[in-house]
Amino acid sequence: MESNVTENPAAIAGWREKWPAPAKLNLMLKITGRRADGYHLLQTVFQIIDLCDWLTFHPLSEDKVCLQEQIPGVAETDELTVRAAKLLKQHTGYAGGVRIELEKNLPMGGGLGGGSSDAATTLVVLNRLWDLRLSQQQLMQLGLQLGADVPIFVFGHSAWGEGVGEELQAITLPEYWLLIIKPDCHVNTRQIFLAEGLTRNSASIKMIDFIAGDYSNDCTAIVTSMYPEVKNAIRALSEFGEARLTGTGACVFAVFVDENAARAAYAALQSEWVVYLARGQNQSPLYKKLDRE
Ligand SMILES: C[C@](O)(CO)[C@H](O)COP(=O)(O)OP(=O)(O)OC[C@H]1O[C@@H](n2ccc(N)nc2=O)[C@H](O)[C@@H]1O
Ligand SMILES: Nc1ncnc2c1ncn2[C@@H]1O[C@H](COP(=O)(O)OP(=O)(O)OP(=O)(O)O)[C@@H](O)[C@H]1O
Repeated sequence: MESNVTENPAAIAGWREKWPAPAKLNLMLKITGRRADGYHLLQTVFQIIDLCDWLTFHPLSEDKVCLQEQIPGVAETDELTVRAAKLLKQHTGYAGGVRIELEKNLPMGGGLGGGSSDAATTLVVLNRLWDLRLSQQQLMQLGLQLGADVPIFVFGHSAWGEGVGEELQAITLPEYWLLIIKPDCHVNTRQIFLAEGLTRNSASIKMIDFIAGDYSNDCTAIVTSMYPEVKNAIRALSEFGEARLTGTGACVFAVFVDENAARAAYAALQSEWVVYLARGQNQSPLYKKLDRE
């Protein structure tokens, strides 16, 4: 049964609205070690970008969490927004439910963190709509149980990341244009982190090293050797700028200071590749919208 949720007037406006779940790029990624549980210790620069999935939450008065429409190839029990909403209910004892409508624009297995961002938007928005009053820190800890990339989206600002990506320090980056190619393959993050040849002992760097141009991604060598499509995408994008891998891929990107140059490269590549033109965002579009509420 759908509820009219009259008990929380402050939340009414947020129901049935569209909430953004932005993507991220890893502008640099070093693997500096491995924890006893197998997870890898990283140093990374997360830049949030303005490509988004969109989520709408419909209140249910019964104890039920469901998706309006399933994502092809993802079982509802594995789907990250459903898992996030259930985790919130379990953690707080909230008795009601929600039906989640997800407009999926971000490619899966692309290293853009789309599923993680969907989960983060679910945690942040339901915390508000259900009036649960968990702190941002508590939501980040809950998010980490769903995936290493969830905390950055709850944090909601471009950041320097350490640990497994959950130790975050806000940074302000130039909001440049970004051209992203999605090669025709899904890279399995777990498979890359398990690969024998993966570099796991990079020396730690400082922010100043990144600013001076250390943009390397330790996953690039292994990903390009296992996925020729990624190697080809890097080659194609390199004609227009310095092509880099985000996360464990599959997406590769180049930074453009000049909008016209970015648009020209986009036009040249789009006949052969799935390409996205985006802009860096220091503050997450999710928090921009929340601030306007
Ligand atoms: C590569 C990045 O996207 C960089 O931002 C993230 O580190 C990956 O984050 P994610 O996709 O949310 O990853 P998770 O869903 O937490 O983990 C997927 C799998 O990758 C491995 N994994 C992930 C993150 C990490 N720091 N070390 C790992 O070894 C683990 O085997 C895990 O089973
Ligand atoms: N809402 C969701 N959107 C996308 N994928 C989801 C979702 N829920 C569960 N998944 C599962 O999570 C996997 C990873 O999806 P995601 O879009 O986060 O990949 P990614 O961009 O490579 O992430 P990352 O950068 O965090 O490695 C998918 O292959 C899919 O099986």
